[in-house]
Order: sequence, then structure tokens, then C-alpha cells
Amino acid sequence: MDARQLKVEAARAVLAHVGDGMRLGIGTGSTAEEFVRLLAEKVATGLNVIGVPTSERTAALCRELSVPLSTLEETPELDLTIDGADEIDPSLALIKGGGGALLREKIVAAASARMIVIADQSKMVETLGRFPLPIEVNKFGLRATEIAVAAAAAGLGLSGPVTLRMTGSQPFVTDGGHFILDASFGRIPDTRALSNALFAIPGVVEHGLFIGLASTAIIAGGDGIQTVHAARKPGSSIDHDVA
Ligand SMILES: O=C(CO)[C@H](O)[C@H](O)COP(=O)(O)O
Repeated sequence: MDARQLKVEAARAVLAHVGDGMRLGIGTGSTAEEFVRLLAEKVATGLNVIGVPTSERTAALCRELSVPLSTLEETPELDLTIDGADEIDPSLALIKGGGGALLREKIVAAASARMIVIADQSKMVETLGRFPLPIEVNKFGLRATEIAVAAAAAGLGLSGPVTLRMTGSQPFVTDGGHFILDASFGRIPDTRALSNALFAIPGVVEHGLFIGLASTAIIAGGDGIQTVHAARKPGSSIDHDVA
């Protein structure tokens, strides 16, 4: 199976968690889009759900496929968010934001009772950090924020290029009107410490470390679907089921 087919399989498997009447957060990216396509088929045959999209891109696809939409203003409490990820570690901490939607993705996930992340097996890592960490920053004071991000990382023994994300010759601008810095720090042993250090920088709007948000990961691989549940209490173990 190629990578796209694995994404479709993960998206198909998560449909089992979607019930009638649910208020859904709908993620961004190629895996989330496979989910939207399958969800639209269910909606067309009578499933009643309302979706809050995490990006303009996802909203456009939902509209095109007639998936009913709401906003977080109208529907501030959600039952379930389904989203992709750039990296997933065994505790279900994530790196997200490869598609530039991390701010809305995190707001929507935090407003949800549960978040299920869907991915192909290439996204699983032992320690986050192979994928450059997206950091959403205010346009004002960009250079000062870049310097502060590098200094915060250095304080934790992390270093590496911090680059402004571009679209062609122009900086990439998020749906919220911000820029994104992609930080290639390599392995991040203490994600919580880096998260705290980044939030201490005034120009940082949000970062792509999602810690303690995903309750379940549905991972598609050559051997089938693996469902991983986050430990409910600190220190308790992670359950792995292979279906
Ligand atoms: O965080 C994201 C967008 O901001 C995506 O979920 C992440 O980049 C994974 O995308 P894909 O499913 O295309 O690999």
C-alpha cells in the first residue's frame, strides 16, 4: 500500500468513532482530507454531524462535499476532533503545523472532549523532533522573535536552523495572519520544557507541540491498523491494539 492508501485506511478506521449527532473538529492536511471525503459519503447517506473546520482549506473542502459546518463561536464545545500529525511519539505527544494550521488546530482540539489523530506509520517516532517544529509568530518583531526562539532553545541544549516558512518568494501567512518559523532542533527530549520556554516569548503565538491533547492515535501500516491510547494518568502505560 502506498502512503495515500494508508492515509485512507486510517481515515476509514476513525469513522467507527463518529456517531450520529456529534459535533466534530475537522483537521487539516492530506490525511484529514481523506477523512473529510469519507465523512461526506456518510453524510450523504444520512449521518447527522456538524463540523468545525481547523482551516480555510478544510472549510472549502467540506463546503464542496456538503459536510455541514459550524464555527467555534456557534459551537464552542465539541465531542471529537479528528486530525493528522507530522509526528507522533509513544505518549501521543505530537508535532503539528506542517500544513500551517496549528493555531486553529490546537484551539479546536482543546475545545473537544477527545482528539483522535490519524496517520500512516511513517509519522510514528520514539522522540519528537525529526520534523522541524512549526512555531506561529506575530509578524511584528519577527527578527527579535527568531533570536529569542533560538536563545530559548539553546537554554535547553537545543540548536539548529530556525527558518521563516515561505510560499514562493513570499512568507507563508497563516489563516490567523501570522508567520511560521520552522525550527530544526533535532530530537526534543523534554517537550514540556520547550513548550514553556516558547510560550515565554511574547512574539510566539503558538507552537506545534501538542502535548496531552490526543487521546487516541489510529495508525495505518502494512500490517493493518494499530490503535494507540494515551495513558489516562501520568505514569500509567499506553495500550496498543492491533486490528
Ligand atoms: O498539522 C497539520 C496541518 O497544520 C497536519 O495535520 C500535518 O501537517 C499532517 O499533514 P498530512 O496529513 O498531510 O501529512
